[in-house]
Amino acid sequence: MSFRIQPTPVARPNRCQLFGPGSRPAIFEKMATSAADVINLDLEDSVAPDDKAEARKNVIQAIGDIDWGNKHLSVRINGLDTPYWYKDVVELLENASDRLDQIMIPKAGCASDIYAVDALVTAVERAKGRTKQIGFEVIIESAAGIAHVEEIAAASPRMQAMSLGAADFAASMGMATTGIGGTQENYYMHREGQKYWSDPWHWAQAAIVAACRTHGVLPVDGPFGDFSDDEGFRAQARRSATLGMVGKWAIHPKQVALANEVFTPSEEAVGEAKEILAAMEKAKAEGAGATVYKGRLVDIASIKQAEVIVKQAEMIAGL
Ligand SMILES: CC(C)(COP(=O)(O)OP(=O)(O)OC[C@H]1O[C@@H](n2cnc3c(N)ncnc32)[C@H](O)[C@@H]1OP(=O)(O)O)[C@@H](O)C(=O)NCCC(=O)NCCSC(=O)C[C@H](O)C(=O)O
Ligand SMILES: [Mg+2]
Repeated sequence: MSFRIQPTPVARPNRCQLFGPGSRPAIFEKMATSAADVINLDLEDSVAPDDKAEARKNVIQAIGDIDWGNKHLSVRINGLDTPYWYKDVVELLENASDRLDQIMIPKAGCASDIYAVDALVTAVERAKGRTKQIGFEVIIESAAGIAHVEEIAAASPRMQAMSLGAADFAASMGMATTGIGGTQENYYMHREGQKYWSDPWHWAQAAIVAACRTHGVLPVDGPFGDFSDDEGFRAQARRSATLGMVGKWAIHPKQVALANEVFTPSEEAVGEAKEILAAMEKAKAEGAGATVYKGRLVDIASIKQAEVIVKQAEMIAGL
């Protein structure tokens, strides 16, 4: 048990992050009017090398021109292993309006990656007199990223969120799959003639949640590639939510409602959480630290569990 209080992440909804290529400006308005909490305009892997410069221009213009409502507006820059990333940062921060909230750093491999982007962002912010500090979100999507996940979560006061990027992660780890998230055919246990599928993303997600919760960063589940498989998306998202993640990416607009559905606590869950809080209030008034609710133990830790659900519901209700 540490005497340090676990830091609280930024209090904003992050149930769904909708992605769109920066080279496809025709969909920007649709992204802005979607029900996603976070918009990720992409300069990285959904943009072909020849389109990088044009995509930057599109994104910079759209940040200022489009009404993004109360969405958290983020731009994914290119990785630090490319020749593009420094121009992404410099051109964005020199030219984009103050509506830009965040930069997403892909393929983060160590704390120094975040330090390097922080140094550049800080210099441009100062040079241009930008008073709104840009936040950072990172993607853990390599063997190095997951090996250094905790130092990455702690790398900068700008850090707000961290996602698992299943596609690049699988490639970097040498995983024998082309699937992006979800059940993998060959990842199963076998017993008495039956297959029982297991979750190959689980350990990485758990490591991300632990690093994020230790350092006050929002843990987010990344893409689910098969956007025709709603039930597969729901199952993956429900596992992520149960593990402590706050939201999930949408790589197609039809996934937005699915993510919002899973990461918005149900009325039933909120009602039960409130009943547990009430039961514990009564127990405390009677001098007890534990009581029985619906035939099961609830104690002081149950108050904290119930508060997670109630606070999440209150934040969403306040939108
Ligand atoms: C996947 C897509 C290429 C599909 O686009 P499209 O063929 O146009 O789809 P539909 O015809 O089904 O579109 C239906 C309508 O929705 C609009 N649309 C499409 N995409 C979006 C969007 N992202 N946001 C908002 N609106 C969108 C279409 O214009 C249609 O509208 P209408 O005609 O009015 O009905 C496309 O969805 C897409 O490009 N998705 C995002 C891809 C992306 O950004 N990828 C990067 C993130 S994933 C990743 O990088 C992996 C990760 O790093 C890792 O390693 O794991
Ligand atoms: Mg990736």
